[in-house]
Amino acid sequence: MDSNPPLMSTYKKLLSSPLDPCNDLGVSSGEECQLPVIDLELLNTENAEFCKTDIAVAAADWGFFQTFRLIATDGAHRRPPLSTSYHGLRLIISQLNQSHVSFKHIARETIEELAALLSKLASLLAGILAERLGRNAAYLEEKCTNETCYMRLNHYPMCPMPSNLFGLVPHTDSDFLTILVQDQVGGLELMKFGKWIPVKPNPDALVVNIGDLFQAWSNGVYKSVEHRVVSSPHHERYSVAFFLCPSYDTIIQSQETETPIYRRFSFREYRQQVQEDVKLIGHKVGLSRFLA
Ligand SMILES: O=C(O)CCC(=O)C(=O)O
Ligand SMILES: [Fe+2]
Repeated sequence: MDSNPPLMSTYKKLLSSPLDPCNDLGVSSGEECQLPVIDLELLNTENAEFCKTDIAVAAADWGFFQTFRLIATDGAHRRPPLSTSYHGLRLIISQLNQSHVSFKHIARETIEELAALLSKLASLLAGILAERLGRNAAYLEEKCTNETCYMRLNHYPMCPMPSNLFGLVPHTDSDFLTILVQDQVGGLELMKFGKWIPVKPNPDALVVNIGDLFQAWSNGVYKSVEHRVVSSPHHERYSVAFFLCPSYDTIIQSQETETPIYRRFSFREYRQQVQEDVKLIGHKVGLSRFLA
């Protein structure tokens, strides 16, 4: 049994090779990066606590990580981290990677199975992140339900002049956390060290990112990081994103023992403010509108 927390090796490497800080022009650095990788199977071993720490560290430092071996373990002799069907996920991943297959051809049951799996994974991760803050994980579980979460199927057509057009403009997500299933085309980039870092597609992993609500609820410990999608001139791209959202009446506030960075707000207020900003000034302002 590997006694080292696996992320630490990946993570140390990332920390010990600081990226070029000169490039602050907002253009892609071109180097694809390997996000922190979390092996979820460790949650079933004596290294579970290391694994949970890795998740929290990645959420705090990167706001982004990949969950690994979620897919590969199903059907094997070991128990998969989530006791649910992985059929929908495997099917989606293989279908997203076949060219000329659009969402229209994916069966409704497959989409539903995928939503059920991503929903379980999102609750599991949110629970771990809440627990690491010393907060009540049941609060998130109770507020984020099948009625309030949603899944989006994204199709990015190929674009002959991608440098002038984004598949998806730079943004942060207005939720607790997002889980992304993507094909092998690539194009997702995140802002780190003041520049855009492409996220290398990994067929065995899902990408997880922290949203604005977790950043506020954690009083700035977990980071909601700006990301965008750059279109490819040669390939269309497909992805599926699951958003862990609470009901509109949910109150987002940091722990009473802390000096709050953000004022207390409801998810309804947050959504309304985002919509208003987009309408009036053309873009989302986000959490900086809610400073204490
Ligand atoms: O398609 C992607 O890679 C990212 C999607 C995304 O950021 C979103 O839907 O909010
Ligand atoms: Fe996003």
